[in-house]
Amino acid sequence: MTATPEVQKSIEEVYTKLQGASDCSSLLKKHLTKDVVAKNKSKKTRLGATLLDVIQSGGENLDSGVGIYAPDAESYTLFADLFNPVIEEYHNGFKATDTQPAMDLGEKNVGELADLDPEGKFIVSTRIRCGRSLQGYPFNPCLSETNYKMMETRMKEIFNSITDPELKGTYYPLTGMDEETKKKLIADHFLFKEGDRFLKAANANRYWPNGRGIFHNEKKTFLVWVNEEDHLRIISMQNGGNVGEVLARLIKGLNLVAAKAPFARHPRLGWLTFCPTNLGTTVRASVHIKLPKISAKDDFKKICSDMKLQIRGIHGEHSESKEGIYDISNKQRLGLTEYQAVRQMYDGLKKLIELEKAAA
Ligand SMILES: Nc1ncnc2c1ncn2[C@@H]1O[C@H](COP(=O)(O)OP(=O)(O)OP(=O)(O)O)[C@@H](O)[C@H]1O
Repeated sequence: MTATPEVQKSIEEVYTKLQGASDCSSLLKKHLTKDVVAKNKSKKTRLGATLLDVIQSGGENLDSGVGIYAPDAESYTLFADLFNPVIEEYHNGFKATDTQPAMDLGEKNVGELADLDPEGKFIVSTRIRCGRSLQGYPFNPCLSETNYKMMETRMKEIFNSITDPELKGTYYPLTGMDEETKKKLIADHFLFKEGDRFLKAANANRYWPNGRGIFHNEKKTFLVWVNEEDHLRIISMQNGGNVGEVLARLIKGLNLVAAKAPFARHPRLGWLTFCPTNLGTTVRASVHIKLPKISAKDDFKKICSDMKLQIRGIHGEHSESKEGIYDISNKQRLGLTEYQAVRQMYDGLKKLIELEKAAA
């Protein structure tokens, strides 16, 4: 199977557009070389995905940080000429010959994670999420409407079977959810945003809102997103800085779901996700934090990036910080264990709080 001449022409057009875009600094632009285009433009996965499916979001959104997505699991192998260097650069030097370590969520270590901010002076809230793909289904651009609905039905059955008093809750499909409820869930940081242009350009928003929804317990401290960017996003969050409590709840919830739904894992890349930035552990552990003194300094971004921390705005990726509150998380998700990913955030934040306390 080979890509049509039209698709190959579109791939070349994306390449030319990126090379001519002086304002673009995405990893796609850097690693989509003439040679990579020539070697890969005619390839097609067994499900029919091409290099165009991989690069079209970054081609349309020149402000992308990364710019590529995997339309199916095979893409990570078939288009390795592009994925491997992007993965290596994003995940702290994870090489094509490296392998994701076995899963270690840190069950035995949660006790080491004392509250980062017991006096409640800095941290507004803590959240740890991981992504999962259900075995047997491709990713967004290759999913049919029936696939989305079947996955949602399967997940509803699993949610209904949860009896743990802390975790049990209700699934709310996006279809039929009233605008007011939706807006409030998004504003309160519980639900994913709609109409993300990066995902739209990657063909990830088809048949919306069918098959999409959110499960949460009564306190909204354990949540599962269904069919947004990934098949599943499993989330634990609460106010304050008690990372240990948040992690313990995530582990409990993840184990419950995993016992009923087999997830797709790659022998080298770990848990599989739609975006290569989430491969491996898929863990993003974040706090919403106020650091008025050090965040005003010129070297704040550098201090964070030296500690492998990522800074986002208050409403998530591609949003701005408001009222001096930042979303700070681990950046690397591949090439370390789940516990180490959480620890990367934890140790870095401990240091940032010390610096804030010491700042004049
Ligand atoms: N520590 C936190 N406390 C409260 N809300 C949070 C925290 N971290 C992230 N959020 C909220 O979670 C929502 C999703 O954020 P965002 O999309 O950036 O991250 P994500 O779910 O990790 O996925 P992705 O990295 O794929 O974008 C946003 O509303 C964001 O404000």
